[in-house]
Amino acid sequence: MSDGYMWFEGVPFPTMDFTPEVLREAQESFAFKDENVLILTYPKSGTNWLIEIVCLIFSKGDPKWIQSVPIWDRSPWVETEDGYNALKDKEGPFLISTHLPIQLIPKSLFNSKAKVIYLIRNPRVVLVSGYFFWSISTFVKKPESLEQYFEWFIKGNVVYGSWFDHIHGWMSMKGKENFLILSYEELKQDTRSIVEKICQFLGKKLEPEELNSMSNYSLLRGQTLDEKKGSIMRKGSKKMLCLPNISEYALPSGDWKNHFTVAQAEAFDKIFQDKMADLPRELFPWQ
Ligand SMILES: Nc1ncnc2c1ncn2[C@@H]1O[C@H](COP(=O)(O)OS(=O)(=O)O)[C@@H](OP(=O)(O)O)[C@H]1O
Repeated sequence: MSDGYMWFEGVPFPTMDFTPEVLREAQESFAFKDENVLILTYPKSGTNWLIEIVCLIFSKGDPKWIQSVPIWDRSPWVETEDGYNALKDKEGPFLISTHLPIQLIPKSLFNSKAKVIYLIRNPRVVLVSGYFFWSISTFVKKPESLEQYFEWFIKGNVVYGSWFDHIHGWMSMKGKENFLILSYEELKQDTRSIVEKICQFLGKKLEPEELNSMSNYSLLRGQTLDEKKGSIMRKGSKKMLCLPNISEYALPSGDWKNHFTVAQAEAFDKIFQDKMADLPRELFPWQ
């Protein structure tokens, strides 16, 4: 913990709400059920957006659930102490969130038909988003500059480890019928079609106009983020908490260009090509 992370099996985690005991117990003992839906992302890839969409699909577009129950209770995190305790004895179909790399996910996932939605995002934007988010957090090692965070990110010395390893690990599930891969960029570009795709995957029917308002981490205000310096929504702030149409939440995907130097952009391109050369290009619609 002394370096600002809680390490487990070589992967850095936040220091709050994460313990090796819970991570180990979840990995060994948590029982995924066929009726569960797992929302899976690397941090800062649009998790909250996806959770709200899936919750709205489950509630047939009725916003009451998302407006009255905190997001972490609607879709608890299997790897956190609070989330794991909320999930372990829960019955019935329910949502679960995780950022875990494949080697740390509860092993029962691989013997269940639980549906998994893996949302990926341009790692350059993930990097910038993570830099701003962790800079205002009180529970993770704070980067001193984007330059420093860039180095950490490339080496995988950031919470949940390497983006490149996360993608490689989970892409081994590609092609399984209970594994849906989506990108933030597609979701932003054509929200309606992607929401329909999610409905189809989940076997749910929802009229697009049933989608109404959303909520997010506004309840955490003042506890874990220094909100004088920023919020989970870097750009949209409060406006994003209650917009009537999901697609209006989307952020400019080229934002990373405002933060990378030319040299960083070139270096990242090269690293991306080297590390991801074995995966089909069409998986990465931002490239
Ligand atoms: N509703 C909605 N629509 C579009 N985009 C959204 C939405 N909610 C969150 N976001 C953007 O997602 C980024 C945060 O990612 P996560 O939700 O994965 O964060 S976390 O890892 O769970 O903390 C963060 O991206 P950046 O703005 O680029 O930092 C959020 O703005």
